[in-house]
Amino acid sequence: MGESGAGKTEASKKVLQYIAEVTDHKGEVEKVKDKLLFSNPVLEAFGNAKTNRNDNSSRFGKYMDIQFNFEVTFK
Ligand SMILES: Nc1ncnc2c1ncn2[C@@H]1O[C@H](COP(=O)(O)OP(=O)(O)OP(=O)(O)O)[C@@H](O)[C@H]1O
Repeated sequence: MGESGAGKTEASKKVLQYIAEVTDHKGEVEKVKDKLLFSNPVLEAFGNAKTNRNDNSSRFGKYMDIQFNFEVTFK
């Protein structure tokens, strides 16, 4: 949450890049990661506009739900 121009979109990209970096890049995970990261420029091309507060303001809502399955092994 935050007012326009606070950095919500940029922060979410950093979080996504971090998750992509620390996740094992295998098969389906790799495909989902690429789809999420590469969909951003397309969504922004159609859904962003310049406003007084933000040169690249998102004019649409975006909901991302990323779920993890952790496998922990104790030795
Ligand atoms: N972590 C960051 N690093 C560099 N620049 C940033 C960062 N966060 C925000 N900015 C700058 O602030 C601008 C506004 O950020 P952003 O588009 O993320 O805001 P927002 O909260 O999503 O706004 P809106 O609600 O209008 O979409 C960016 O275009 C960028 O120039």
